[in-house]
Amino acid sequence: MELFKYMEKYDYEQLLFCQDKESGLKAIIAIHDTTLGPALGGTRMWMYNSEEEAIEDALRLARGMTYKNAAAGLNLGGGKTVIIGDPRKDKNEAMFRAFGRFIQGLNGRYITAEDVGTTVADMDIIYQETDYVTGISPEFGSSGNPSPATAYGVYRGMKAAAKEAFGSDSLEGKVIAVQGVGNVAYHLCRHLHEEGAQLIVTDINKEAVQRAVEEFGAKAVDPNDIYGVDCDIFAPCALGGIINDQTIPQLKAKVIAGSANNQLKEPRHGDIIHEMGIVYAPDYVINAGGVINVADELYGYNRERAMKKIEQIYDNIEKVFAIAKRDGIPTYQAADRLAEERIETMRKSRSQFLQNGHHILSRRRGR
Ligand SMILES: NC(=O)c1ccc[n+]([C@@H]2O[C@H](COP(=O)([O-])OP(=O)(O)OC[C@H]3O[C@@H](n4cnc5c(N)ncnc54)[C@H](O)[C@@H]3O)[C@@H](O)[C@H]2O)c1
Ligand SMILES: CC(C)C[C@H](N)C(=O)O
Repeated sequence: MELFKYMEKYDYEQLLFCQDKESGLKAIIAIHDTTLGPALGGTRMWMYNSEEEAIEDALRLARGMTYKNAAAGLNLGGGKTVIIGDPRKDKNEAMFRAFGRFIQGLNGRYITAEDVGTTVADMDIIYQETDYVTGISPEFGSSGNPSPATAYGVYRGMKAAAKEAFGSDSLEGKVIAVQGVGNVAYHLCRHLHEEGAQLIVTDINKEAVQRAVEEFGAKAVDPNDIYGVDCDIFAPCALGGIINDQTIPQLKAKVIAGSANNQLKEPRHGDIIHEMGIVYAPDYVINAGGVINVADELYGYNRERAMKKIEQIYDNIEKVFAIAKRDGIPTYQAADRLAEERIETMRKSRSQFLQNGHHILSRRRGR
């Protein structure tokens, strides 16, 4: 990969390689765009097959966070970290402390949080070295695990999508197929069950399926069968790339609304489902509850305020549908337009000089 060429193409600001021999830390921090504010995005720990694969993932995920944060209305830019390693075997305290010091060195240009392979306990260790970490334990006055917040946002966004497709946002009696019943989807299923939806679930983890069957009266199906079940709404909550040439012909749902990142294998799959009349709630708009929740820590965490903002994912999804209609484009493109329009507007308004340099992090520094 020609790095500078790629960075220029998508207008990345910065790419950093962090190495600590003693602890085995090999981290890549990508900062995509800080027009709206400091770059906030989680840290993913994963067993990458090559360094190139890790770099590509960091870059792709960082850009995704620029769009997610902008569409969510946050005053934050986009960034992400990947740590190369096996999260089940390679973690140690010194590694996350070393990583925390590298983040501190960026002086607030990048703020981290959880992502795949990292936990609240890891964030608590990073917090020993830097203030620029969120998703830390409630014991520190913070927001903790972001998954329940993400689930609530998906629930709200799903209601907006149901309104678009069925004329009512009630999910009572709706048949909802949920792919993956892990951290986010367990809480999502609880909201859906409480509203009277009928659930069909699948997971490669049998215990996770059993819990949903017992607690929510869900019907279980094999992982390969979830795409073709008779349902009103399909909620992808496991993997990326699951809307693709193989799965689209099987779909019976009128709505796709779930937490998974990067649901469309390629942009053209977003065009195909649009032409089929399926209402697609774009992934990074509907799954922004977690980042909205952790971002609230920057103001001194207030759960009520955070949940109010997460509720607005309903309105954000409606805005995406309105842009799609206004411009005659699929919803995945409309989401990009929502984010890009906000970034451009703010870029222009920021051109005025401001003497006191007022900054989202100034409250944090004073703590
Ligand atoms: N946790 C958050 O706050 C958050 C925020 C934004 C986006 N997301 C995205 O939402 C998705 C779920 O996140 P999570 O934190 O709940 O993760 P998780 O690992 O807790 O849950 C994912 C579940 O999917 C299952 N799964 C994996 N492969 C599968 C397959 N082929 N078929 C069926 N099930 C399969 C896993 O066994 C697991 O139970 C991910 O794509 C994640 O990137 C999560
Ligand atoms: C900041 C984190 C809570 C972000 C989360 N991992 C996401 O993909 O949205």
